[in-house]
Amino acid sequence: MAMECIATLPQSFNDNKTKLEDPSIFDPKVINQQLNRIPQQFVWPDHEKPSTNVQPLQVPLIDLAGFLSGDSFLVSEATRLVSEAAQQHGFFLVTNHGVDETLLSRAYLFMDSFFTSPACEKQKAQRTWGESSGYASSFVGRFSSKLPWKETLSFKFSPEEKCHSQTVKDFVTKKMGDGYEDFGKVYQKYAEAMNTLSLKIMELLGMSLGIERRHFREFFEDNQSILRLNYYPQCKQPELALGTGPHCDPTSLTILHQDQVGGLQVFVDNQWQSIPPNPKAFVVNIGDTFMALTNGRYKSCLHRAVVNSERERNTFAFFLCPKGDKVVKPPKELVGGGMSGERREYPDFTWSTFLEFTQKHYRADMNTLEEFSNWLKNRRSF
Ligand SMILES: C=C1C[C@]23C[C@H]1CC[C@H]2[C@]1(C)CCC[C@@](C)(C(=O)O)[C@H]1[C@@H]3C(=O)O
Ligand SMILES: O=C(O)CCC(=O)C(=O)O
Ligand SMILES: [Fe+2]
Repeated sequence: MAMECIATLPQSFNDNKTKLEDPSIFDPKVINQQLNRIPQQFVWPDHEKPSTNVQPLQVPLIDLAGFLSGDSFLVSEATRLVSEAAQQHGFFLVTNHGVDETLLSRAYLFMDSFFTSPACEKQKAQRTWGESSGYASSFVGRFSSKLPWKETLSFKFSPEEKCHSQTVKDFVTKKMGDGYEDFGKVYQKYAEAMNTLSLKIMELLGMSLGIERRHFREFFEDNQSILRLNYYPQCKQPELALGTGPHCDPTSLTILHQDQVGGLQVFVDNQWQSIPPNPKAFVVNIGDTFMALTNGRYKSCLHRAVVNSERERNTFAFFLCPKGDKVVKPPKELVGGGMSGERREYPDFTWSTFLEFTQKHYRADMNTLEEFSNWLKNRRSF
């Protein structure tokens, strides 16, 4: 990849008075090299600052190959563990997942080469307002405070047979140009592997809920998902910052792979608890949209990412999302078996409307689905 420019902070930045209007001038790595303390925009309020002495959360490790083998004991064990975890905090690990290790290591290599490129190289894929794909550096220009200490590169993904194009590879080629062919191929393949894995997990979730195994698999066959690369640079004052702020994922299912650094935390039993790295496993969590699809039975939980002063951290998050125009509503079996009187917890909605809400109207946090439901009701009452 051509590397002909170096990003530096404008002199005026050092007096810390420069308004960070232009998203292209902010690069946390450059800031770390040139300033002794982090800019105020990255300092989180006291009640949201990282806590010390965070203990690990016990999440079940699901053997996916065992579940898919059809062995009755392994199937019942997998569905039991998933059901318990999903009703409590929505997080579980999957191993024996079938994702190629070489693909995973190439994905990390290309990620490192991208995020260590000069800012002007990364800005070829600059994310624009309201869009969910592209490169973003700390969301400068999108938010004015509580900025996350991270850079992200996000791709839209749809299974090829539906749109006859390789959405991830095509995006990279269009935005980054020559020299990025292999880069585009790796993330196209990674997204396809995540698509395959997520549909297997949807079968597991369907069985764990006691409904048709194929119900949610078919609902998500023609998904329009998001693959996001999270790059968390070292931070000189990690006790003041957050890599990703506290939130519930608005999406349906998140399949996350994290490197060996650690930093993912989940808010369970009224305290932050860590999910330690396990290179052989993917971290899977229920999102708001799937919580609505189960009428609230499975939980979308609050989580965040903390940073550190020693090492940068890399994670891949694949956000499974239904086709934008599909109506999100729970199957009748999950609304009290269709008996009258069982309350619907959330209104019908489409993912495209919910996504637009998070991109144009509301910064996703722990109340996104509730705020979205209210916004929908107000909008529909006019
Ligand atoms: C639909 C999405 C919005 C975010 C990316 C996906 C799922 C997670 C969301 C997010 C990570 C929640 C925390 C705030 C956010 C702004 C972020 O820190 O990146 C959210 C993403 C986004 O709006 O870009
Ligand atoms: O990177 C992590 O550890 C978590 C990121 C996350 O929660 C997200 O991108 O939604
Ligand atoms: Fe998340």
